[in-house]
Amino acid sequence: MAVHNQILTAGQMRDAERKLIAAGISETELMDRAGRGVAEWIWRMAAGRSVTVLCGPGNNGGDGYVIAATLHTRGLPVKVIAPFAPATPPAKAARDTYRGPLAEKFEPASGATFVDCLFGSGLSRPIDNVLADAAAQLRAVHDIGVAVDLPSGIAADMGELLNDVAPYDATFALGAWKPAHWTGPGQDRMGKLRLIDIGIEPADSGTELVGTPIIEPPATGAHKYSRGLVAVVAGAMPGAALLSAQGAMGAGAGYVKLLAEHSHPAAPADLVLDEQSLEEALSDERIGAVLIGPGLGRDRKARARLADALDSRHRLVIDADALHLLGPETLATIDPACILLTPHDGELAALAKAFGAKGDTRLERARALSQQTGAAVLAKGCGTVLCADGRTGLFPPGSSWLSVAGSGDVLAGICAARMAGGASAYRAASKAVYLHHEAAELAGPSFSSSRLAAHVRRAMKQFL
Ligand SMILES: NC(=O)C1=CN([C@@H]2O[C@H](COP(=O)(O)OP(=O)(O)OC[C@H]3O[C@@H](n4cnc5c(N)ncnc54)[C@H](O)[C@@H]3O)[C@@H](O)[C@H]2O)[C@@H](O)CC1
Ligand SMILES: Nc1ncnc2c1ncn2[C@@H]1O[C@H](COP(=O)(O)OP(=O)(O)O)[C@@H](O)[C@H]1O
Ligand SMILES: [K+]
Repeated sequence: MAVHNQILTAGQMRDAERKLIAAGISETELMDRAGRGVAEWIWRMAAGRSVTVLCGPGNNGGDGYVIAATLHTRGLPVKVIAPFAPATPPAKAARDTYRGPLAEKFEPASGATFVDCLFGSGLSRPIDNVLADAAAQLRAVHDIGVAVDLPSGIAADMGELLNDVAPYDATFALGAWKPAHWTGPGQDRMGKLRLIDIGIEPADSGTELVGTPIIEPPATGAHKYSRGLVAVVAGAMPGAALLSAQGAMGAGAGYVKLLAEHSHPAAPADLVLDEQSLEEALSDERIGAVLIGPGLGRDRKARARLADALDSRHRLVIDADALHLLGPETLATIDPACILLTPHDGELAALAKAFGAKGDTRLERARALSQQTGAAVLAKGCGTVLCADGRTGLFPPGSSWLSVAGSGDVLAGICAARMAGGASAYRAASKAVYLHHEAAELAGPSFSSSRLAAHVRRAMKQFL
């Protein structure tokens, strides 16, 4: 059985492979499983038309020889281009099994399907430009592009693009997902993703592809406070907080209060406005979670409101403007287990700077920030990353229509609703991301953020 939610770095993958080898499964057998598994898919995709396989020097190239040999034996027109000699024993053995045409230099080759087996998880530096250009040209002259394990030029562990990489139609992950499949700038080059089972055992790598959540309906004896009271702190631009409040109402909160100095003309009747001083409003012990940041502003008043929220000792979702006001001193006396930070990349960069969290990619920065602060970090964007308590969660992609102003405000409100119900920040944020994605599917295409918020309620149905 393939382990569908396990995400392994290249190093963890090598360890997992060593375990199988120690248990008596040869490297050649593993390569065979990988190559044959992919060949099965390519056989269907090629539908009798020609296939060109580009093989590199390592085991990714070895997989390519197995794919080529399997398809050639079945009678498909196959050509291998191998600008390197195979350098590993299983790759050498695999090449010996291939009896079809093989070119040892790049040469023009057109055909229906191009299979990229140049480099996989062993890529350690940018590919030489001449080689990368030749691979891109091959990709361009074939109708279908298939990448084995990873498109060559994408780093497995963080998803950085080490070269310009053309988009593929499909990528076949071998044995287990790598982080690059689900986050990082290379993610949109993968096309459809499939996992090929080669017998890798389940193990806790600390990083998972977060699975579809289950949301419990309110218990029989539930009341509005047990379901969760969300307090949304409004600021300079109350419209943003209103979007968050609507997101929270749709995501199952029993009670949502807008803590604002005055009403907003667009506020729905069922949203309770609390006009007391913020300190007083936050002294309500029944509050399950406080959301602060959307539309807060960044001036002195905003800082004072953030200080009140931090002093309140409630569970906190901190988003948008409030993220720019945080620093090590502001969080010094707070229990970080109560906090979920929800930055987009710009906010993440500012936070990373403020807290000295190092990293070049969203994944590295989010992990470092969670480690430095002790808080849960939901680093959102295409390829959202969730980090808390040393764990990392990645997600299936959401609709690109989510790239609309206010969409993050809605997400923050959903997070607060799930946290107010008592879930850990990690679980609450996991559910929130799924709800946000599902609401986008239901509202799309080209929705406004208020339409998105209005669809959160219907999105719940998918997970009950
Ligand atoms: N680990 C496993 O459990 C399995 C791995 N398999 C395959 O093995 C691949 C990993 O194999 P390898 O570790 O041999 O790595 P690769 O085949 O990805 O290539 C690494 C080789 O290329 C060299 N290299 C790295 N970057 C280069 C660059 N920019 N320019 C030129 N040379 C470069 C390395 O020194 C090494 O010799 C996986 O992606 C997968 O396709 C499969 O055969 C199945 C089992
Ligand atoms: N291209 C994309 N694909 C998928 N999700 C996206 C994309 N762009 C943005 N999103 C999602 O939309 C939301 C945008 O949040 P944010 O940038 O904070 O917006 P705002 O500040 O306007 O509310 C995030 O949840 C993010 O993950
Ligand atoms: K590859």
